[in-house]
Amino acid sequence: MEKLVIKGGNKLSGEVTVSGSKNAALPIFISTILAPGCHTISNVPFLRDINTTIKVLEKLGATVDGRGNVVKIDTTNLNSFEATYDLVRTMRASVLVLGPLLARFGQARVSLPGGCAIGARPINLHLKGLAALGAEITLEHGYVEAKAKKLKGARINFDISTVGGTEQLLMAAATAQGETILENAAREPEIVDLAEILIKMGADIDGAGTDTIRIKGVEGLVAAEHAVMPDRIEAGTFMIASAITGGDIKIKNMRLDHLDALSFKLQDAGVEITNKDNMVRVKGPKKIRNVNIKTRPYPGFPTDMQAQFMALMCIAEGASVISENIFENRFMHVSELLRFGADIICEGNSATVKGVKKLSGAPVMATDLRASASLILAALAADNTSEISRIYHLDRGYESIEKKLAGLGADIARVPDNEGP
Ligand SMILES: CC(=O)N[C@H]1[C@@H](OP(=O)(O)OP(=O)(O)OC[C@H]2O[C@@H](n3ccc(=O)[nH]c3=O)[C@H](O)[C@@H]2O)O[C@H](CO)[C@@H](O)[C@@H]1O
Ligand SMILES: C=C(OP(=O)(O)O)C(=O)O
Repeated sequence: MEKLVIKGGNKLSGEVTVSGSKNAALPIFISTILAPGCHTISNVPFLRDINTTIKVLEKLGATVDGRGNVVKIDTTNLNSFEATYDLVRTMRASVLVLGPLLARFGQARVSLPGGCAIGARPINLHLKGLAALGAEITLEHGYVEAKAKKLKGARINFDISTVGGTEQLLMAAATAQGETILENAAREPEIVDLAEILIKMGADIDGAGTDTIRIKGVEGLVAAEHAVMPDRIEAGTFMIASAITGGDIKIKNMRLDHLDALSFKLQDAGVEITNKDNMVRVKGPKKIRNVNIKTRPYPGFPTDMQAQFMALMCIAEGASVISENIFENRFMHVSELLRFGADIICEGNSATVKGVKKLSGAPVMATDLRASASLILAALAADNTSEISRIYHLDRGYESIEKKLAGLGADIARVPDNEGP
């Protein structure tokens, strides 16, 4: 077990490079099941979730060869259509193998992911969509068993905007017979990235990035090469790291247009943001202004940035209201932020954050991926030293975050945690 030890107070400066996107890379890796052959994926981040996805693919019979940030996935000889509980429970996104396995083998057996720290996160809309494409679906002993001789195109109207559900159906429909129309589809950039690799494989997809996606099923797909888009949540986390420390940093390999909702709110808070020479400069103000946010599906404010933005509001002038509208239990960071001396009151899906003059370093515990990031941010701004335990959550989604922050001048170290569980 390891923990992070952070001595707060340093203003960040210098340059940092954003890694490839976790949430784009996971479905992209899984999409290779659809097309037998050797795929080359570049700009891949080194993350625990990527290793889990590789294990899922290897268990299906794929050969995976990773060097640097380039991973070659050969799906020619897949010989299994099952994803087991031990892997799916550690990473919910592995449930996305369902659609591609059904499309390739006519059957799939995949463990139900179960809930997680931030909410129940059912997959009912994935299953409803696959059933609409003609799959026969049963639930047996915690597993989804799905069968379909040949999936058939259909019109699917999602009850709510679901990123995973849209990705699942996009992949399942790529080789289905006839046309599929996904309505009220999620519009996240990661869906566009997935559609791009599917199109390179030979899929006929139109409208990814809008709420209506048309997929004309094709006979078969071929192996492709693709570079994963930059991680917008990692980039957003660095933007707030600069803002919260009153820093002045330049961020490389980021798409500012993927982060409009966050950028506008940061500018409202007094942060200066400029995009020049393929770098985004983020300069924190002397004093942060209070700003309200409501999380929404893209292009709204991302739920995956809510915890980090709350950390920033902890030292704002005045009170802000933060509403979480995507997940029902995504305020676990609140009780830990209180340990830094923050003033936060939660009621239902809203948290009222009254800015305090100074946060004070404390021992805290990470409870999920983005909660971990919010604690790092609070610790960077706090007086004295903080210790953050259970950082294994962090390693699921941030590549070498302590090294990148140290490169920007933060006093941060990863050390063994002998008191951990
Ligand atoms: C690996 C990955 O890309 N994860 C992201 C993805 O998660 P994920 O794809 O799991 O999130 P969804 O967009 O599906 O979830 C949005 C909401 O829909 C609900 N829902 C979803 C599917 C379903 O069948 N039924 C249902 O009720 C969920 O419980 C949640 O309340 O999008 C989330 C929302 O932007 C992000 O926070 C996650 O980082
Ligand atoms: C919630 C997240 O990821 P996942 O869907 O993999 O749990 C996240 O990236 O913040």
